[in-house]
Amino acid sequence: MPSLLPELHIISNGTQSMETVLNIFSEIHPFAHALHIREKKWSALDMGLVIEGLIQSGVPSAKIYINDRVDIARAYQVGGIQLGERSLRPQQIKAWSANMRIGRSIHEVRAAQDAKIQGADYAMFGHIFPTESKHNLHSRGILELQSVCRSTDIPIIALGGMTPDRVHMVVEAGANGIAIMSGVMSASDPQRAVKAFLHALQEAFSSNSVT
Ligand SMILES: Cc1nc(C(=O)O)sc1CCOP(=O)(O)O
Repeated sequence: MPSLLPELHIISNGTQSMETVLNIFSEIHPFAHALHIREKKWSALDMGLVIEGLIQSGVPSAKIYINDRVDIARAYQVGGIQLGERSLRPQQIKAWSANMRIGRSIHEVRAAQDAKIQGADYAMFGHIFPTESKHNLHSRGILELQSVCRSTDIPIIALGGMTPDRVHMVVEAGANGIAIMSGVMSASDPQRAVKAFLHALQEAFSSNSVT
């Protein structure tokens, strides 16, 4: 069932230490809906230790999302898994994880429909605005985001180059939430940053639903 509530996802950036990711996620979890561990260089053991640390710090396992590593997501029964173009398909995972939320990363309109057909619970579309995290790659823009949102009824989470000032544009385009990497993980005060995004998201949703 499509989520009508705004969602705020935070994604680790692949360059920070386990301790830094653990500290930032432990600090910000009350203000975010999903905390993505997207660490292509970490071992399974590293990821497991960080998940255990997060749970010990009081982070609900439902808020922990793992990128690509279905084995780890399953071992820890975390809240969600984020799948890329080269990951297992959603329906292959659904069979043993009825309660795990399955997201699919997409980069074009047609992929949103495929994500739904494949059984994804939501799709993450990006990158919307230019960002250093995707240096020199063409950004999709608001119009393409709008087309993606109109093409499917699964929730669309917009990412890439997000700032609090830009949140209202993506909500008006039809996004059900936002995902942020550098704007929170590289901020001098991650908790302050995430609160600013949450505030912008709630404001944008309430003004969008009354217009
Ligand atoms: C991790 C990631 N994936 C993207 C995609 O388009 O699939 S864009 C992106 C980076 C997110 O950008 P920022 O650091 O500006 O929040």
